[in-house]
Amino acid sequence: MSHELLAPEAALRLILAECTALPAENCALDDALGRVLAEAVIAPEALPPFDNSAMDGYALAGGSEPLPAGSEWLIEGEQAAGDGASRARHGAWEIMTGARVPDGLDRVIAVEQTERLDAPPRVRLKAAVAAGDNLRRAGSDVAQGVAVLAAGILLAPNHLMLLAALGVARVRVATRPRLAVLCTGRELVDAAGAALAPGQIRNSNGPHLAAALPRAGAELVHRETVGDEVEAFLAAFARARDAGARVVISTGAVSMGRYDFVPEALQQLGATAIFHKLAIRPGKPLLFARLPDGTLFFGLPGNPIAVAVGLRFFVEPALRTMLGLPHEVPWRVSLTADYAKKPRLRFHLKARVAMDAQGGLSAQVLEGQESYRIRSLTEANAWAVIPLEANTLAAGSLVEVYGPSHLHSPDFGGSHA
Ligand SMILES: Nc1nc2c(c(=O)[nH]1)N[C@H]1C(S)=C(S)[C@@H](COP(=O)(O)OP(=O)(O)OC[C@H]3O[C@@H](n4cnc5c(N)ncnc54)[C@H](O)[C@@H]3O)O[C@H]1N2
Ligand code: MOO
Repeated sequence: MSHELLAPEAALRLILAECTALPAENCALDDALGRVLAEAVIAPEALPPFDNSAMDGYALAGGSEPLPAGSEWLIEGEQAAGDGASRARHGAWEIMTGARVPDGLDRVIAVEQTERLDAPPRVRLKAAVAAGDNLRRAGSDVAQGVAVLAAGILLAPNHLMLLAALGVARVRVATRPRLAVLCTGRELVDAAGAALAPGQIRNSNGPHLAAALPRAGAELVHRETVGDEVEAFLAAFARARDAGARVVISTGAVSMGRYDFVPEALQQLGATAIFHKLAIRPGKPLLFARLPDGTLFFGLPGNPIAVAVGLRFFVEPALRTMLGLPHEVPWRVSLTADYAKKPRLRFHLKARVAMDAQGGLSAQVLEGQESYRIRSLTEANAWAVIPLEANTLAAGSLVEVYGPSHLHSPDFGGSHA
């Protein structure tokens, strides 16, 4: 048997070569959170839409010289937020924050810098006020017709604030890749409350993938647990495709065991195996294939951390390409302690990134790296990736660090220290 395993970088290139950006679709603003913008947004309106006051006070007109402190102005009208257009003659207008400035006026003085006088109603300035003071000009935030958001942006609440302010009702977003998850193994029990018979375990990969995939930008269209038989797997696979899946992810049954039937099932489907087994830990037996109809297939090894690594480092990059997102750039963070590993495999380590008082980042490789250990994953906030050829790294060495998903950076809160 050859010991030359495919390098993970080469595997990723093979995966990405099979992926193309999905077409754009319309999306109402209310549904747009977390979607990827497929086309730049051009501002349909100016923001603010009209000149308005930044203060509660008095709007006035004048020339290029400031109106001096001590000058008095007759009060000609009042303008509150929501009032329509009005035209000033020459006096002062009492004005509220956000109110449209009456035509002909060009500055605002805050109410606390004025004194109100009666008979006739007038205002005395306690400070000078220059042209443009306390005015928010139409279009000063966003001019009508300019590009405000670029394609490829992941829409966050801040973006929705801007789009709502501009009156954008729908946006063009990347269609979410439709995925199905098939968990294999007759040892698996799905019902959380059910008693375990001897030899049974609970299905944890299914809930993990079902939670992680939507957060990674995918739409989960089908999820099923099957035993160790090819026929049951093929039937589940057919249901996944009927549900519209263009990517099918399975867990388990890709290694060397007697019941590791996934490669055989794929053969029966007429699939082209693109690779099987990578120079990585965990997750070495990962399998990637393409079906005759173009459906992509990831066979993730069954160990829970092998599933997490397969998702994070191979499925998520594929999702990025389908969503039209650029390749991810990892952080580079120094290790808190020496680290030693075998060469010839790239390691993906559960890690905890912390920030010190000076803002410096460090990455601690957590105890319990074995691929069956789930608990340490919950203590991790990041993945540290140690290259294939490395064997020993001294404390302080920079390593590549990836967030918990391609759309989420490490969260420093909730420290377990
Ligand atoms: N002789 C060899 N044995 C194994 C090798 C090898 O190279 N030679 N590789 C090991 C590695 S590495 C991995 S990873 C696993 C992958 O095996 P499979 O993909 O065939 O997965 P299974 O055998 O079905 O399961 C492995 C393990 O994970 C548990 N599991 C499976 N599904 C779930 C689930 N949905 N939720 C929770 N846990 C699950 C399963 O019970 C097993 O304990 O193979 C090694 N063996
Ligand atoms: O590489 Mo496997 O994922 O260790 O258990």
